[in-house]
Amino acid sequence: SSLQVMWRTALRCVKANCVFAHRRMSQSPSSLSGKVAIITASTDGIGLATAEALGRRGAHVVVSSRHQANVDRAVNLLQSHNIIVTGTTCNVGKAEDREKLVQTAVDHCGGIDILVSNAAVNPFFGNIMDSTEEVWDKILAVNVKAAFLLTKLVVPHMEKRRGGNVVFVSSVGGYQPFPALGPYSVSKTALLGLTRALAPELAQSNIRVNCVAPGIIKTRFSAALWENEDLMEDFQRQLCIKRAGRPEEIGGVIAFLCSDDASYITGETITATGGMGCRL
Ligand SMILES: NC(=O)c1ccc[n+]([C@@H]2O[C@H](COP(=O)([O-])OP(=O)(O)OC[C@H]3O[C@@H](n4cnc5c(N)ncnc54)[C@H](O)[C@@H]3O)[C@@H](O)[C@H]2O)c1
Repeated sequence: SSLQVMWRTALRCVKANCVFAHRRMSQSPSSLSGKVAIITASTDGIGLATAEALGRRGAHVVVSSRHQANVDRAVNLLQSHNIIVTGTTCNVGKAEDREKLVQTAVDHCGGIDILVSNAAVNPFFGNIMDSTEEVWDKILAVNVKAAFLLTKLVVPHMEKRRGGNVVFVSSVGGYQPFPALGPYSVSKTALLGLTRALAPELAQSNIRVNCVAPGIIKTRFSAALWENEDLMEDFQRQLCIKRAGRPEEIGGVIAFLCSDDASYITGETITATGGMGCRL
């Protein structure tokens, strides 16, 4: 009878609402379930730790670096931690590689919600006045230009999803240049500016743009520093937390910035340095 049909429909609606409410309640604001995240240079160090942090919160992560063997290793490692992962090679300095990375995410994961621009080079140590045009071209191309050009590529895809998150990996050296790392430090200062320049424009598309500025984190990149005991002792004297940071201590900050817990934060840089500049 029509009464029975009405009764059954009403029951179905109540059940559907319950499932919907349950899903909403069981997903914490820091969950990234259903999100797709591209992380550059993510087969080692801070990039890999970021992929792990985003993946653990439910994101489908797209890992990349220049060498296929490293990509395969990272994919296997993340899969063994039950993370949904896709891998591809990408030299961020090459336009065709940047396009391939974005297309891989779109084709294999169905869209893009998060970009973490993490790749960086430092081909020069010494007095800034001794640095050459080649050094500047390389550093600015990889550390700054590629970060912007990748953002430009992903934004239309984020707009299709009605929003997204971009995070740049700068450095505390972006605020106060490290000795002997002038051009690198200046490239990291540029990322602070890029964050500020992009945030107002992309807010219109519900895309937040933030940045993280790590202190000394124990990775291959900074090995010259933390492997040198005298240098490290000197550095540690300036830290409140008397040790180098761990890659996952930056991954966690990036995951926070990409989550709804940070929904009112854009155009900002979070420093994570163990309290650098501390004087006891
Ligand atoms: N380790 C630190 O103490 C520290 C401190 C401040 C900032 N950072 C920043 O953190 C980020 C990650 O560095 P990390 O410490 O994890 O070291 P890392 O050596 O693991 O990461 C840097 C990665 O960038 C990759 N890379 C270089 N050029 C590339 C290119 N053209 N295309 C793709 N990948 C490229 C390198 O292969 C390397 O894997 C970098 O942006 C670095 O500047 C590191």
